[in-house]
Amino acid sequence: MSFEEAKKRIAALSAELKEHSYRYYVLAMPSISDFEFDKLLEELVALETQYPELIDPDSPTQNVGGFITKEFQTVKHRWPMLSLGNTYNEQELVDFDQRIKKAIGDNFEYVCELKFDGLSMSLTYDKGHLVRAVTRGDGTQGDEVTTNVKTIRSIPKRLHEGDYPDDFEIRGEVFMHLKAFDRLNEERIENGEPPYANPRNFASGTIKLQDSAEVAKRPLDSFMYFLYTERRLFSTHWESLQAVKSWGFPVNSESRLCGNIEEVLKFIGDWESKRFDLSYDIDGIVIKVNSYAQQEELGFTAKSPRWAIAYKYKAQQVETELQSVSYQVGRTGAVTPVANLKPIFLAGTTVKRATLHNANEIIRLDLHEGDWVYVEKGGEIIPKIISVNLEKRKPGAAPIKYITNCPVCGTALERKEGEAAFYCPNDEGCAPQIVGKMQHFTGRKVMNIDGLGDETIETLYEKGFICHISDIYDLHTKADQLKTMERFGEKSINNMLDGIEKSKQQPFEKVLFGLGIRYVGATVAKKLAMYFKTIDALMAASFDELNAVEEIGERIAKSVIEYFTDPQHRAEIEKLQAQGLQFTAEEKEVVLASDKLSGKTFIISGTFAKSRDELKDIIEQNGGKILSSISAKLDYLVAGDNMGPAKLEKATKLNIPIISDEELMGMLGHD
Ligand SMILES: NC(=O)c1ccc[n+]([C@@H]2O[C@H](COP(=O)([O-])OP(=O)(O)OC[C@H]3O[C@@H](n4cnc5c(N)ncnc54)[C@H](O)[C@@H]3O)[C@@H](O)[C@H]2O)c1
Ligand SMILES: [Zn+2]
Repeated sequence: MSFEEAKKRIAALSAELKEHSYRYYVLAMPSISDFEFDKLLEELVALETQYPELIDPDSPTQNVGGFITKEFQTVKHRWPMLSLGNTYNEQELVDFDQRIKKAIGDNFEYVCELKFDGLSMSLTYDKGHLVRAVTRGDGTQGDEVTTNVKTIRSIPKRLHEGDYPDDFEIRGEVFMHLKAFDRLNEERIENGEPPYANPRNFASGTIKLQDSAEVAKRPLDSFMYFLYTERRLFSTHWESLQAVKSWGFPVNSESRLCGNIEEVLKFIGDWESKRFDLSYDIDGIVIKVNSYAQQEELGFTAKSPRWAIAYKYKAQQVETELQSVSYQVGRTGAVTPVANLKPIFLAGTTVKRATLHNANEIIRLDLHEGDWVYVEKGGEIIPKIISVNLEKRKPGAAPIKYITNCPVCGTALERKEGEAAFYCPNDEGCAPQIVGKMQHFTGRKVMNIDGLGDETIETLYEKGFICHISDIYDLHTKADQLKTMERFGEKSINNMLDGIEKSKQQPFEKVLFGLGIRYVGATVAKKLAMYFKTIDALMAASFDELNAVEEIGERIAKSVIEYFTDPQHRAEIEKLQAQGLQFTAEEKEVVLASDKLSGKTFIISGTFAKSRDELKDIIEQNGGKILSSISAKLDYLVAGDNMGPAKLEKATKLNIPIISDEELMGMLGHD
């Protein structure tokens, strides 16, 4: 490549890498795999090595890739937070080992640690108290996210007595367990929000939220792996890990001390498959020279230490042919494109389909008919098309065009401003939406109707028996007709009708969840039912009234109003009420244990040794009342760990006594 060509390519690569870094670190929605990103970076390194005069101090090779944002206070790091050199192949590890030996001789050890796939966090402790948590940012300065980090259970807010220094900084990784990721992502899909591609992005998106209460609802975990003190306390990294563990920090127990590179390679080999048994994602192994004195001798490059390296596992990838794109319509009307692939074996399963998420994804991939595509599956994640092999594109192949009309009912699709998904607005006449809504309503987590499974609903819909939820409750009038149907025995019909009848006893919150109002998941439905008590009060609520309810934001408030504005929805609710479903929240009968708290009002906030529900019961059983928001009427705020700062501020302003759970028990004469 000529100098001029190299100059152009370097500029193009730099711009592309910066764009990807922005998507990765700031938006938490990357559009290429880490492997592809690292390949581009490697190409840039190679060009810059060939033409060192073209190295710009601003180049992605010279800087830690992250950003600081405007939403948080910017804090300068006392010790820069660097990146790690990385490699995907063992030969380069052997080369790394050779370089180290050349510099410091043969007498050294390595510490091998799992490379947790999350985001790094710097924590500052002052006399045993967590005083500051800062993201890596651009390496020199980061975002101060202390209140959000305080919601993470495994991170100690206050250390017990110990032999730690008054002032130190500790760094580690914040991440989300796969189970939590799956559950929360499912909730997002259910609520019509875009899912995150992997737990790393979810964790990173969570830490950057403005609302700590929302952060607290998304369980994050952490492992610590670096200690920084003004004066050196230990002579090796390994010792420091043992020490911080004894001070109460979460330290991963899989770390190993290795005597040589062969042991390191063995460790890496073992984890190549063992990593899939972990409850969280790792993307590789970090190898660190153990002795601090030797680390010092080796020093740093512009963006990473010379005494450490990350070995990254390649996500398993295969190439296959795109056979077609089909479109699924969900119960909310959201349309999801799906790629149908020539079946291929990948990471233990045969892959036939891959999600395309939305229309933007098809544009990003520039997908054409019959394209050969690279498919990747990391950990638990649904297979995803990473990119297209352009060399195999058939001449004259037409680009895949996103559909403009519903594939089922033909209605023109709509897209809401700021949303990536297209919707079929015909919710009263589009089969998958109608069936999907009824299936949602009768499902396990909602009305839990025995004897009325998803397939039965489909059949009953096709035969014209049911079209709305209320039709389900009219089925008993059609028992004779049902009995003439194939595959329906008398017993199964009776069983189903019994199940339907019983479901009328399900509480209001379940019915409300079952209606399928957008963004009203199980938790929100419960909140609304508890607060408004009756459907009439809820239907009459204004936007401001809804928005004022704890944890109900503008988006939910708007959606609720929109739902009840539709006369068809109101008519349906009237029918369901007449059929005897529950539209009033039950007042729980409480047998008072004492009246020691009678006339007193409480709010419980934060986390406690007991669950919040338990505390609530205790208060109510002793005559106290729980309020839903802080006002001058409140007598006590019972505060646990990780309470939202806004609440604390409000309570302090109003001079409301803040008590611990122990003090609450004290009021009852317990200790
Ligand atoms: N897909 C994309 O669009 C995109 C964009 C930008 C960056 N990336 C990826 O991010 C990487 C660069 O990010 P990076 O600088 O954070 O590097 P990195 O993630 O490869 O390695 C450094 C990080 O590893 C983490 N880590 C986990 N376990 C650790 C342990 N036991 N000890 C020490 N550190 C540990 C720390 O957070 C540390 O900051 C690239 O390699 C690329 O794969 C991808
Ligand atoms: Zn439709």
